[in-house]
Amino acid sequence: MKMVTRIPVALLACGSFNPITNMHMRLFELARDHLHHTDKGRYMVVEGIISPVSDKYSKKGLVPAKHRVAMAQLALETSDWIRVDPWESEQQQWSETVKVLRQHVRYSVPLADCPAQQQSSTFMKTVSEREKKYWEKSQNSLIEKSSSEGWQRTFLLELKLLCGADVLESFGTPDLWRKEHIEEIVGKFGLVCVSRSGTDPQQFIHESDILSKYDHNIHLAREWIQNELSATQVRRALRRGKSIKYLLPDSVIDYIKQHNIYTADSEQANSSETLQPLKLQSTVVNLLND
Ligand SMILES: Nc1ncnc2c1ncn2[C@@H]1O[C@H](COP(=O)(O)OP(=O)(O)OP(=O)(O)O)[C@@H](O)[C@H]1O
Ligand SMILES: NC(=O)c1ccc[n+]([C@@H]2O[C@H](COP(=O)(O)O)[C@@H](O)[C@H]2O)c1
Ligand SMILES: [Zn+2]
Repeated sequence: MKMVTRIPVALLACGSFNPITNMHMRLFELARDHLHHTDKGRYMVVEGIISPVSDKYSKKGLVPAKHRVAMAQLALETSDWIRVDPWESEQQQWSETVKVLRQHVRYSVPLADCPAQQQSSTFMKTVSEREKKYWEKSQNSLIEKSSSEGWQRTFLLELKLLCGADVLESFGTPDLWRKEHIEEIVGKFGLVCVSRSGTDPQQFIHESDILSKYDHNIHLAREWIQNELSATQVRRALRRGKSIKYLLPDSVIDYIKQHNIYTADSEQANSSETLQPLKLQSTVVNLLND
């Protein structure tokens, strides 16, 4: 049997998910297809993680995280590889994205060597904290090891940030992202970016010194079936009593109706607030000027 040479990858998408839409889930499918066809199938995507932002992000119209997480859980019931992780949403403060990535670094163990074409995540298991510490001490990338549990090899999972091109281009918005965080995201973790109309990620990367330096770590997945669905449009349609069927799963639509989540009032949430990353940055600038 052919031995595994593929690098296991987990994809993590940050965002408001206010609410989750079918396009959010499409992002993962597009990214996985893209990575599986990159560099002769070098990568094997084993897990997708949706990490809804905390309420403290203070974005206009953001409804409580418990609802955004619940809707994502309902939407992902039909996926066998994408899950929602509430860790970020449960923090008392807004978390910078690089810190969310650091938090989710994972280690996986294939239960057996698998055929190159196998894409299921079912043969992977996440190793314990204790095992992780042991492996961390002993190596950096690929580990060969036999064990009493019957598995043969342990891999460090590569964790990559998954986003739409609007988020990539937001790297250029003054005071929104710290330079060293961008460098860590693209340099250490890696980025998978899905095209969005009105954006030109290739040009954006070309014009950025940091992004060009790490362009080997940035994967651009092209969506040929253009879909400009956004959560903003869904909330707008709801406020106007328009149908949102087929834009999000029925289970999510039922949840929204049952809890009457999106109203004219909910859209006013945080309307007098500054987005938390901008607030943090202005605090730093004020401290420096004092
Ligand atoms: N139609 C789309 N095409 C490509 N990427 C998308 C699309 N919709 C959302 N994304 C990506 O999904 C992630 C989560 O985004 P977010 O929660 O902001 O959703 P959104 O639909 O853009 O919502 P909003 O309209 O409130 O900004 C981001 O990386 C964003 O770029
Ligand atoms: N400096 C940072 O780490 C930083 C800045 C702005 C947005 N973000 C993240 O990007 C995502 C953007 O989401 P929205 O497009 O819904 O605003 C959120 O998860 C947010 O936490 C991170
Ligand atoms: Zn958005």
